[in-house]
Amino acid sequence: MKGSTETTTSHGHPPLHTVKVLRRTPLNRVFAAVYLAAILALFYHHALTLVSSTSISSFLICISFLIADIVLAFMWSTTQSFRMRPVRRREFPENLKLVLDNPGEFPRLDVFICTADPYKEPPLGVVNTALSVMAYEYPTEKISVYVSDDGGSQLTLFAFMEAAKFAAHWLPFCRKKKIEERCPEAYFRSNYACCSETQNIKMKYEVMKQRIETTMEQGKVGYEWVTSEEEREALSKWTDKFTRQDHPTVIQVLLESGQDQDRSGRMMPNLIYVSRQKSRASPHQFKAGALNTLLRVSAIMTNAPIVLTLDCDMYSNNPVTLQHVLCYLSDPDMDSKLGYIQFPQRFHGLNKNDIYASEFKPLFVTNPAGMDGLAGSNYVGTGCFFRRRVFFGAHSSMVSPEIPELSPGHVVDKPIRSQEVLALAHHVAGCNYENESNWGSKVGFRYGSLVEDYYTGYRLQCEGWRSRFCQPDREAFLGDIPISLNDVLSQNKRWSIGLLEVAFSKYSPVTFGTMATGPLLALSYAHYAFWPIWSVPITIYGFLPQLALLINLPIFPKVSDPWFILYAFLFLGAYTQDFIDFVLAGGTVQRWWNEQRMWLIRGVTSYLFGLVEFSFKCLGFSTLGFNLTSKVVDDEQGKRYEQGTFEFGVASPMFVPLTMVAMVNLFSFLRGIIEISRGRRSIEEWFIEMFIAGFVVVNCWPIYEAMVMRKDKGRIHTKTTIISAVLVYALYTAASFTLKI
Ligand SMILES: O=c1ccn([C@@H]2O[C@H](COP(=O)(O)OP(=O)(O)O[C@H]3O[C@H](CO)[C@@H](O)[C@H](O)[C@H]3O)[C@@H](O)[C@H]2O)c(=O)[nH]1
Ligand SMILES: [Mn+2]
Repeated sequence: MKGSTETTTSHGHPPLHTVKVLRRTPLNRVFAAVYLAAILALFYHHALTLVSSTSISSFLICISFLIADIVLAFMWSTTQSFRMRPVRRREFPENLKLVLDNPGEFPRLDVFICTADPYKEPPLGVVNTALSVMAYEYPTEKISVYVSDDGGSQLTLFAFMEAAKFAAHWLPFCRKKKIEERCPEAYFRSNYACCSETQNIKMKYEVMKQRIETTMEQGKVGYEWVTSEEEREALSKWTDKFTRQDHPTVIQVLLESGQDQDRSGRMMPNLIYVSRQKSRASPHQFKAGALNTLLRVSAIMTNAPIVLTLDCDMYSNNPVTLQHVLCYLSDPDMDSKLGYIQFPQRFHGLNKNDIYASEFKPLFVTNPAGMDGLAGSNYVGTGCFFRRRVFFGAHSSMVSPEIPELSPGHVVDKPIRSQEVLALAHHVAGCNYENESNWGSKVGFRYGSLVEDYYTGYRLQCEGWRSRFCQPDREAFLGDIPISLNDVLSQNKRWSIGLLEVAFSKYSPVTFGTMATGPLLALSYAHYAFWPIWSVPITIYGFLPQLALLINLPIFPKVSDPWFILYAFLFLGAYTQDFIDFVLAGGTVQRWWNEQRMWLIRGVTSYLFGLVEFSFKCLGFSTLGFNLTSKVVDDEQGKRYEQGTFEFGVASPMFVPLTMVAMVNLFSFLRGIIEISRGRRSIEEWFIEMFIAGFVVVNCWPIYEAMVMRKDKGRIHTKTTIISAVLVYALYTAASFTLKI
């Protein structure tokens, strides 16, 4: 139903959800046609200049800009897929009771939480993530939380032992007080109403926190807090031979629904700690491997039809999120190919103007809404509810797992602490279990890319599964963000490499995707797969016009030239549309400015390094791993972030091209100003070059500050500045020779 809201379902009851195509859709389409015409005109202009080029240098320059503009045009075409039919959905959980009469009918949920290193991902944070979902406003006995610990750490297990005890107080407290903020850390940080009960629970939280943190400081478990024989036995598995890369499976049932009760006498949810077996000899496939282990272990223990994947740096912010999901999954009219419901990745702790554009509004908000209007949003790794069935092949052709107990239809009829269940669970968590199986290729989360989330969602959509993008008014989940530029860019670099792995695989969205999902959705996936190639035009536009300015070689049309209008239109058109999209999605002007700045910065750092490292990997020079994003915050760093100051701090090689761009643009801009003011050059002739250089200089302001004005630890290392200066000089010399031929 285009342009209108669907109001009732065919069953005649009030709707569980509605969908509305955004009003700007027709305008988007018209603008796309106009912009396409402009792009074609630009290529015509390129062809003309290429044919009429008289020297090697002008030919080289033409070719460079042609390549840059081809990449830009390609990326532009991929973004159009997000603009053809963006939708906004709403759910009405209050109408759920019409289809689900009593709590007994509510489907069960298995939650998967991943963590991988207690020092980079403090266990207190992981525990908060788990507590926030255990406290869902939902029949507790229907919820099972599985924690995957790829760090294989006793410290994390200990933290969860404490959490299990605290949960017995926290869950009834949340229900009784009807609080919305069910992540304890977030709750106690907020402006909560103080009463003796709250004081009491806060004290209990503080005790837990202090024990977990002391254990972390000491680096080993303090046995004075270990109360039961069962706990002691579990911790004793950490022998001297136990290392992170080499250890047996540890599965510990911390809470069992049906056995353990909370303080008010209600059932507790299941809580299970899993550290899969690791051995240096078998690849563990990072997070995708961890999730597949949890898929199997949970199948043996509870086999819930709905699975939620959650990163340990993200907590539930809305206790009725699952009800929003059920508006789709319990709808009698549900599309049988509906596979997963994705919630946007939103973050807490962003500074006012979001200097690193960590919010990733286009990536996590606007684009998925566009894909949702086609066949469904991509999967972003966390905050996503799957139907378990989707992990076992296409809707029409199920791929059966090796043993019947793993099958999505299998009914578990034994308690989770029973010997048989535990033995089988250990077996399926073994590091050789997946050898010669379909896991990672046809079954479960897919292997082969560092962005297993993007890749898995894409492959599921290729199999015909659809998805929904769900944005309740109160954000469903909130995550942490990296707060130093190096962390931001390293994360981005990992994504870039992972995406290129898909782009250049046999499942490339351009070829395989177009056949499997149709051209529009394939374009969306291609947009991500080829994301890092933005570095090509950004780097070319970041250096070439400026070098031309320095060596006095005009390359763009003059202001009086009719082609000038085309350049102006292409630039202003793209920027204005981007701005409008950003603001309509609730962004502020400053945040948009920072978003476009970060796009430029990523262009010469993470995208570029990702592209280079990926090429090295293809040539067999290196192998690439999953470098975790650090979630630990240094106080001083935190303060600088709060104030909106860029954090360079470490001497990362990625800062070299960035500093070089800053220098080249500043020099050429100043040189241009001097020449023009002395009347040796005309602004009419040099306007585009001067505009580009000036635009970059304004964007680079924080870099100049960090290079020369700041004294704090977050400034740019002198080493980086010197290396960049030398390289800029070399580049200038090389350009003066080659471009003058
Ligand atoms: O060997 C590993 C490596 C990572 N993780 C977990 O994976 C999650 C994501 O890691 P993080 O360092 O936070 O990466 P981000 O770049 O912040 O994560 C984004 O990008 C990832 C893909 O690169 C997705 O998996 C995430 O869902 C998405 O939020 C964390 O919970 C980790 O504990 C593992 O369980 N095992
Ligand atoms: Mn993360």
